[in-house]
Amino acid sequence: MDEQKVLSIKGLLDDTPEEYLSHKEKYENSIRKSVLFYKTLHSTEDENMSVDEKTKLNFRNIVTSAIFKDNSPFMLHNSMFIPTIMGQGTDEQREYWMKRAKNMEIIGTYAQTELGHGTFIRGLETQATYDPDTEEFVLHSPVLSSYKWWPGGLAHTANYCIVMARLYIKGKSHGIHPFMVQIRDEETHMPLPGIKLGEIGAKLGFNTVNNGFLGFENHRISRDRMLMKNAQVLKDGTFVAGSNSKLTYGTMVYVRVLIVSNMANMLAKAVTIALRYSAIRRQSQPKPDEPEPQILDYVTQQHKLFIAIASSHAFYMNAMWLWEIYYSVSLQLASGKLDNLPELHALACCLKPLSTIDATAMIEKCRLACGGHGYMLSANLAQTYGLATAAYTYEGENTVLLLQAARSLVKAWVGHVKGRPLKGTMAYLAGDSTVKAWDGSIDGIIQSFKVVAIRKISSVVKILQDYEKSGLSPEDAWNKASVFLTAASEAHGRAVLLSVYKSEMDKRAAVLSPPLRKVLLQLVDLYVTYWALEKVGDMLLYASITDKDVDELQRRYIELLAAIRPNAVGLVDAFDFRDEILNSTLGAYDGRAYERLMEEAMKSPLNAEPVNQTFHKYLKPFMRGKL
Ligand SMILES: CC/C=C\C/C=C\C/C=C\C/C=C\C/C=C\C/C=C\C=C\C(=O)SCCNC(=O)CCNC(=O)[C@H](O)C(C)(C)COP(=O)(O)OP(=O)(O)OC[C@H]1O[C@@H](n2cnc3c(N)ncnc32)[C@H](O)[C@@H]1OP(=O)(O)O
Ligand SMILES: Cc1cc2nc3c(=O)[nH]c(=O)nc-3n(C[C@H](O)[C@H](O)[C@H](O)COP(=O)(O)OP(=O)(O)OC[C@H]3O[C@@H](n4cnc5c(N)ncnc54)[C@H](O)[C@@H]3O)c2cc1C
Repeated sequence: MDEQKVLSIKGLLDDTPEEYLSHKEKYENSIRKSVLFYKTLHSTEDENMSVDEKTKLNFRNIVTSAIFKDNSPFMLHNSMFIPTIMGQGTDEQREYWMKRAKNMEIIGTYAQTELGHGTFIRGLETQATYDPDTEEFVLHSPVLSSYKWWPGGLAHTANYCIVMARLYIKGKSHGIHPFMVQIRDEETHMPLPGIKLGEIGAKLGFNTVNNGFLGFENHRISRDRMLMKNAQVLKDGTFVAGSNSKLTYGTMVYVRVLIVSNMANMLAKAVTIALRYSAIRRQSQPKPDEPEPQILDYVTQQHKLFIAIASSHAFYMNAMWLWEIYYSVSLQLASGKLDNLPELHALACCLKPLSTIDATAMIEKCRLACGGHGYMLSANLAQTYGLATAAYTYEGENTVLLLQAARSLVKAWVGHVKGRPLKGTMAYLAGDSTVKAWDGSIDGIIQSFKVVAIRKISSVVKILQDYEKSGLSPEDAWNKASVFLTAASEAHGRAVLLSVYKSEMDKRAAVLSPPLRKVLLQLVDLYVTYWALEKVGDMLLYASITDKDVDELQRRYIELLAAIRPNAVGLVDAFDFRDEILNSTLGAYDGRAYERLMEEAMKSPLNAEPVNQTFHKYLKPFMRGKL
């Protein structure tokens, strides 16, 4: 399905800007468009799709999110409800539920987070108590904090959801498991008996995603509604544990992988808007006898924006690489081979945080680079920021995920010191961590980032060990050292991002035309040089860079900005976003930003009349002292 067909759907695009709709109208409008969109698309992901097809699906997801300037109330149906059926259902359950879900006969969401718990899954309080007499589970929300809170589409859209609940059998807890629960009548859409539903209210963004709350009052579901691929409850109430309790966390790993490519797309959108605007905007007169220059010719503007282009490329390359790993680990899991799951989890726990941290910061920088017009909602930079910054929190809050990655890094390092071999993306930790002399080449700088990671990991392990020697419990030692544990994870994530971007580009370089290869490798060079300068403190401490080397790096960085400048507009045009997708007065291909700003301004309801009724009602009596 290409953009053209999607965008030609009659009525999909708005005549009234969403900004001027009420909270309720925004939701109703997004449902109208989601239905139009899905009627046309009518396809969702399945496990047999190729990596390329999956990325195209993610592209479609972006198309939808772009069209809505926010996200769709169907978002969770595609990105978590269906993947959970695929990953947690038995063959029979998949057979039955995938048909209904893929045909959009039902709309689902993923209800895990509760009012009282989001990060700590093992603390979730929603109960699923097995009743062997009726072969049913009784779902119950014992206290307010156990209400499901946040799931997208839960409030008024979904009629089914995956509920992550604590399984009790004969009074014994067996941990958190997924349950397929119908929450609304398929004919009337009324909440079923024993089910309380509602919307959680207005948010910074995601205001068309219909995030909701869900409470159960002893609501019964049949035994076959527990998704039993990884663990089972037999009719008599016998619990059969899965091979690894973390397999129930599988959907979250999948979405974390998806988020890395989502950040590539979001950042590409924002920098397309900001860079195109910077090409048409002229301001100031540094040379008295010359016209005002394009603001894109200010090096400070290039510094703000070109890294965003390179970062979008870097995230995309890393996302495709990570997706391949996810895909092969998923196949291994299907055959019961679990030993690569910890590495996948650790990688996702590094790349999801770093891509969301960088993308959020760089999208905001794109807005800031556009002056006042960047502050307009019609520029679509604020909304893009709102979507991106949510990913810092959802699918595993970034700090928590970086600490998860630190668990794996500490374990790998301690094992290495004891002589255990390191493997995969952590193999470099066994490398030489002493840098004799600074090597300013791209590969040399990437190697320095690996040395920084080795040194940060080894030093935080030493801190942990010293705390434990001093008598602290492992948990207290961990908490005390946690700032530097997250720093060690970030250093590892940086090393992975840089080396994968470089190696993936090297693989592709051979098939690129020389001019294209030159430009794309300039972006790799810019990315590596930018981060070496951003992390110059680490380089000075661990990678024996000298002040002379830093001076050289700075000059190289400035030269790279100048080299990229002639191709900058072409590089964002190459992202190939149509105007309707950018949905931005500043980013349109024709560069008519001023005309579009005025056109959008005139759509404000306030401009429908020259004098607003409040003049006669309030202002005039006020100004006449008669109020
Ligand atoms: C029309 C529109 C169509 C489509 C959509 C449009 C647009 C979308 C576009 C793109 C999609 C991209 C994104 C959007 C999709 C969704 C986002 C929207 C909604 C968001 C949803 C959510 O947020 S769902 C809820 C997410 N919640 C979390 O992630 C909770 C985070 N917490 C945890 O994961 C866990 O609590 C914990 C890992 C922090 C701790 O777990 P715990 O059980 O307590 O474990 P520990 O005791 O700490 O032990 C840790 C050991 O367990 C191993 N482990 C942990 N997790 C995993 C795992 N997942 N896999 C494997 N192993 C795991 C860990 O390695 C430790 O092992 P040790 O050996 O060290 O012991
Ligand atoms: C836009 C949006 C959409 C969402 N959609 C869904 C959805 O569809 N389905 C769903 O189930 N959930 C959804 N969520 C919820 C999301 O998954 C949670 O918000 C997230 O897991 C964080 O949990 P929390 O909000 O309870 O924050 P908490 O876990 O309470 O964290 C709050 C703060 O405490 C810190 N903290 C917590 N634990 C630790 C720790 N162990 N060590 C150090 N610091 C810690 C965190 O770093 C964070 O800074 C959504 C959230 C957002 C923002």
